[in-house]
Amino acid sequence: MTTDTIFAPATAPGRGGVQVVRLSGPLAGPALVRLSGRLPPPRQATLASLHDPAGGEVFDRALLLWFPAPASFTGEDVAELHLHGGRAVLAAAAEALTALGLRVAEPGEFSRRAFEHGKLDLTEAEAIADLVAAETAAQRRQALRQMDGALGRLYEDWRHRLVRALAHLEAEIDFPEEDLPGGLTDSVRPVVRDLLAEIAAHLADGHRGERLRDGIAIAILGAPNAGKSSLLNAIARRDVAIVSAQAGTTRDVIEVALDLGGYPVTLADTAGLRETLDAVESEGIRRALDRAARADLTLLVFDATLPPDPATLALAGEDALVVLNKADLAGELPSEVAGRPALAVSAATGQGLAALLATLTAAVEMRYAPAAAPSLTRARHRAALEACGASLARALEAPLPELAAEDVRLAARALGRITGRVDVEDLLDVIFRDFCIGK
Ligand SMILES: Nc1nc2c(ncn2[C@@H]2O[C@H](COP(=O)(O)OP(=O)(O)OP(=O)(O)O)[C@@H](O)[C@H]2O)c(=O)[nH]1
Ligand SMILES: [K+]
Ligand SMILES: [Mg+2]
Repeated sequence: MTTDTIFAPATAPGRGGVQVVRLSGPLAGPALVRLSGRLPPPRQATLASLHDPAGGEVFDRALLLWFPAPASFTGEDVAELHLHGGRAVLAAAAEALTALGLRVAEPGEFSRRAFEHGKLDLTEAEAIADLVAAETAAQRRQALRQMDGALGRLYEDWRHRLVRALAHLEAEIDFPEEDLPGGLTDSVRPVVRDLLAEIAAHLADGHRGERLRDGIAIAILGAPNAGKSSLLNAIARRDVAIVSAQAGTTRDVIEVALDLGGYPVTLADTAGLRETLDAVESEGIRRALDRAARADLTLLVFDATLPPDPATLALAGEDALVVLNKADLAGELPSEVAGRPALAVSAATGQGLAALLATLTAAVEMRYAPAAAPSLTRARHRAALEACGASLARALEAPLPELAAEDVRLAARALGRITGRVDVEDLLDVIFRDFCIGK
């Protein structure tokens, strides 16, 4: 286990009212004593003058917090110095702590130590990073929930069920002559089958958690001059994309990050779709279609004064929202295009924009609102769950109990990789607790 003591500013650098420096490791307590003259009572904010250990000069008056192990964030002795904000104070504190034998922490080292001491599982550690990075309310809620351990508990519960199933199988294989509870394989099969179904359902969540964490992709598509760039600018409320009366203005994909009712969204404007001999415009259209294929939702923009063009109509799938732009120039408008409800808007006057945003928000919410059960939030989780599912499927087909056991063991290990809790000891625990084979 780690024996050195680390420190790092826990707050962003620069001027501020207060900056917090965090210490973790066996020297945290002695460092407090050397800096302030005594160890403050645990978990009580204590005001103290801090002295430079070399010259004795006071470099700040600060609030000190002392969290003796194991009741701390890392599980080690932890101290916090709530210093005045500013670079010179931080430099003096860093110099003093270095002189006392502490070193600057690596990125993520506090959380890593918390994990190593069993204070966090990996999903909780990831959630801390997500919470700090959260830019919208829905992201914050999801991260907080994961930080509370909901996701880790789900995976650990699944892993425990597998470990138990594995123990039954192992017992049948290793002690066939013993008078064990009968029909072990029959009792294991439904466990594996049920878990496989639960994992499949968990994976078939439309990438809810991942989208919420990384952002939901919405692509704007339509014929040249339909007003796609105008619409992007109107929604973003700034002049992001070039607008002109010339068809074929937009070539590159232009992205804007938005907070849509608490959901993180990336809105992408694209080149107008049409037949063209211009090589650059063709490349733009290729990129537009590629973006459409990868988008979570598409916004199809038609010029309300013209009949709908076939290239855009061809994209009117289930994840498409239809907009008739330039409603300010048109009279009566159809309420449907290609069987999809059509919203009349004007990027020029702002007419219908509020309704469009409400419809977009509702569409995003319907697909990506956090479910009652915790959602997986990272490709890392998905890959491990897919590996787990593949092993379970193999176990169901395995011709021999030994092979089935190996597959179940691989499945359990894949789950353990998500939370970082992989140990073989619990297998032995379960065997001896459930069967009392040892006599
Ligand atoms: N009257 C009116 N004009 C609009 C509206 N939206 C866009 N326009 C005009 O239509 C023309 C084309 O607008 P753009 O936003 O450049 O259209 P685009 O779909 O991005 O065009 P490309 O990038 O060439 O594919 C410009 O002259 C805009 O001023 C609208 O709602 N009403
Ligand atoms: K244009
Ligand atoms: Mg454009």
